Amino acid sequence: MIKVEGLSKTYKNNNKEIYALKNINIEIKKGEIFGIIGLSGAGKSTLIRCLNRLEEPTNGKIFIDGKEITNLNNTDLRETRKDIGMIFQHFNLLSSKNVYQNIAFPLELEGLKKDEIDKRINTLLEYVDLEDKKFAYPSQLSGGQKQRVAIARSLANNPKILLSDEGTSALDPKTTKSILELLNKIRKEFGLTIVLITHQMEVIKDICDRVAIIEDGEIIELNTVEEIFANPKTKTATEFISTLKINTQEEINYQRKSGSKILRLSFVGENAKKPIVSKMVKQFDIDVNILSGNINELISTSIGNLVLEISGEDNQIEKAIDWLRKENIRLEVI
Ligand SMILES: Nc1ncnc2c1ncn2[C@@H]1O[C@H](COP(=O)(O)OP(=O)(O)OP(=O)(O)O)[C@@H](O)[C@H]1O
Repeated sequence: MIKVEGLSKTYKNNNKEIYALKNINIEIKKGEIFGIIGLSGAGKSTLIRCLNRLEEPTNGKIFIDGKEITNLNNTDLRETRKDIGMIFQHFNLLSSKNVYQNIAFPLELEGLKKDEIDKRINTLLEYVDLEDKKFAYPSQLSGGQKQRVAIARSLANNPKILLSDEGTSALDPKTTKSILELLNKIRKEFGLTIVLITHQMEVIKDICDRVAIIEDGEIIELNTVEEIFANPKTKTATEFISTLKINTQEEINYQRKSGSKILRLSFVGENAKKPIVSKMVKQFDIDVNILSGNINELISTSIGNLVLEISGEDNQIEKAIDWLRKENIRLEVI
């Protein structure tokens, strides 16, 4: 649905060139929820804004549903943009217009008749659960309600793609969850492809199928969310994941018994259902102390993390570690 080839973006500031994006290559499938995560200044906004040419790429090509958009003239670009809805961190609603008028705006531009607009708006408001706010003004709505209006507006022209530029960053955790649930419903029911940028790993965990990690304008890691959580390759990915592992510090500071080893195990999908710990204790002459455990529910599967202290004779500990590896348990000796 979206193909980005060799995309670069350079800004000029006081005759100095700033490389915001360097040679980005991504392919995003139809119906996928694709996350882009990075720290402030990494290039996330520039990247997502290039996808609908709110920002003009310096180099490279972008294809939307097979059509190259990087060489379209303004008229064709306007037409293609109807396929791409967008939501923003600060909602971008017109404050002088009520909910109805905000959503009507793209429909009026399309030249729809009044009764068609009425019908479409009623359907959209029912979909985002805001029928009772039809004539409210943005200042009378909560952040979550404003984002629902913005989502309804972005869906007005039946787009194929929805871009979210930090769409949940201004919302509290509970409201964030409800907006993410709405986005997932939209993907499921309309088959929309969703690209979202965020600096919150929680958002990636809750809703994305795949994620790209961007740093200094480059993609440093790109994989399924499951794989990134189970086997992060870069320090940045590990740091983003660790923002979700509240117990990490206590584990490391734990006063370990002399001669014991502390292992962090991660179980993906089916492995999470096997009685690995009890089997290990039966087979090897070791003691096991559970220090912490958590389960991250991803959109496709769940990943369990378990931190164990194992003690006993050195050779028994080594054999137990070898056995875990043979059982395809991902493990790290901390
Ligand atoms: N219009 C501009 N003119 C000059 N430099 C810019 C412009 N927009 C962005 N940049 C620079 O490009 C780089 C990437 O910025 P971008 O806004 O894409 O990052 P980001 O990851 O979205 O950051 P944040 O999370 O803080 O919004 C930064 O170094 C930024 O200063």
